[in-house]
Amino acid sequence: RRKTFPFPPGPKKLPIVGNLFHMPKKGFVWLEYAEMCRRYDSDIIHLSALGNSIVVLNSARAVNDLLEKRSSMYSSRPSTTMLGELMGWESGFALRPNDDIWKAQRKIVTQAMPPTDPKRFHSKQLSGTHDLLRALPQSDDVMKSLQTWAAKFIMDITYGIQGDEAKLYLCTAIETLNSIAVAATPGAFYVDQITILKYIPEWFPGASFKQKAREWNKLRVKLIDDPYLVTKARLAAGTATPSLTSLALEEIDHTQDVAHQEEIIKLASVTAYGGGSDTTVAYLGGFIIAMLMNPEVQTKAHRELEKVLGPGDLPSFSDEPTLSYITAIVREVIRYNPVVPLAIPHLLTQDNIYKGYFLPKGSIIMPNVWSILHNEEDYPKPELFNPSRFLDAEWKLNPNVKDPATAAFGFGRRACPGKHIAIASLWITVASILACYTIEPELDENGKPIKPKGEWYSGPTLFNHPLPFKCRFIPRSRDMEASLGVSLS
Ligand code: HEM
Repeated sequence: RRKTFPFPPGPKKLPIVGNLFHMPKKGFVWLEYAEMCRRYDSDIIHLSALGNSIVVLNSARAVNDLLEKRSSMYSSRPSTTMLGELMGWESGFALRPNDDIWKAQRKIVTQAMPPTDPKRFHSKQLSGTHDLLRALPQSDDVMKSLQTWAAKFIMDITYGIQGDEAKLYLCTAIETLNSIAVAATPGAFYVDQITILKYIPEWFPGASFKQKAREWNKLRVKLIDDPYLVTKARLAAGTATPSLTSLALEEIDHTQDVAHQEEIIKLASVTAYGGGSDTTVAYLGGFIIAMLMNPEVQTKAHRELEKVLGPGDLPSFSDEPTLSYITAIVREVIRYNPVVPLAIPHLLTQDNIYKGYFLPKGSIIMPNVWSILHNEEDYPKPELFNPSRFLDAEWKLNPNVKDPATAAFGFGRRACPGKHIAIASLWITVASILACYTIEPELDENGKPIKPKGEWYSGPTLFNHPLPFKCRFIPRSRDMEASLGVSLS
């Protein structure tokens, strides 16, 4: 088949190393892939690196044709040595190949968070958001505060562990999430390219990655076990608040192997915990930066909120249909700087032909979410942050403009199972921050506003996130203080 059908276009391959030296190594890699696709005038390109076949899909059409319509063969995951094998994350379902354990873990999450019951976690989302509102004015480093808050808030949704008690697990959780971010960075560890290195002993010069992997694996195991055991004990005592883990434990079939089912629940819970934390943080950071850079958007949002809410009222989920501009801001934040811009790579499990091109079994498939969400046809002037693009002349959501969530949360059988809960969390948080505060730039020593830079991490990463920044949250009314029960100034 390879003789009859060529590979998709791409840079010329060198003997043995293939395109190793053409692979984007730094900067925003999704932009480099988009540029490569422009250069070869194709929405599908092929590269190879040390024998690995890599296919980049740069349009909604190609992604839909392959990852959605041919999902059965495009939905596995490539193996990763450092993160998956040595640190142990391949046992969790985000990095697992398509097997029965992946299916069982995924089912646990989709049953606990079904899109058909969006209200299930509303009260937790609301109280988590109010905690954040209280914390923001004290924040010196917005991204750090968001990360601490999310680690706590998602602990409640995943395990039902709340308030100060969640602090017991925060250190492990944050260290674990940071270790994932480091290990998932392309090129961070040679062992991902030269897998044979995984066999060298820890004491061997240059093998410090093995020690790191061992320590990070320990953290993973601690994060899997500790909160899980608390939830299990609470459920037995009848004191558990509903959470992903408690709901799954209630569904255990006692006529089957209980230990096996518990293992699946533990892995599903910790994977959901990992999947939901830093992604939400990066989008909220992106939202705050967007408000600093586009004050006119913030003013419009304040006007809409004033029309709908009474003085001192905080938004609730029931306000969503009347707060179209807030929904439009959330959509634009999701579109403008997608936080997982190449999704999580998929693996093709059979040889396949597409548009006359040969795509070999074992190819790593990278959907370029950023390109899809910055495509001029769907989103004219995509480089502008413009929430109004989602509204019609009557200020209602325009159904003809594609909701960016259709791409930002991935595709086919691997699409994010936390999508609905994540969008709801973003919506209530964005609405509440804007209802409560005006977000303003930090002041310099002379009391003058410092022009916000709005910088995003530009090192090699598959996870797009803002760099640390400072800003001020100015309370909009004293009535809010009464609603939240604290002094915000
Ligand atoms: C704004 C927040 C979030 C974003 C942007 C996001 C985005 C994504 C993306 C792009 C993928 C890869 C899909 C693919 O491979 O095609 C994914 C997978 C996943 N997400 Fe999310 N996610 C978010 C929140 C959450 C939440 C709250 C959970 C908790 C349940 C979650 C759990 C997962 C899991 C477990 C996977 C792996 C699914 C699989 O491989 O079968 N995510 N997410």
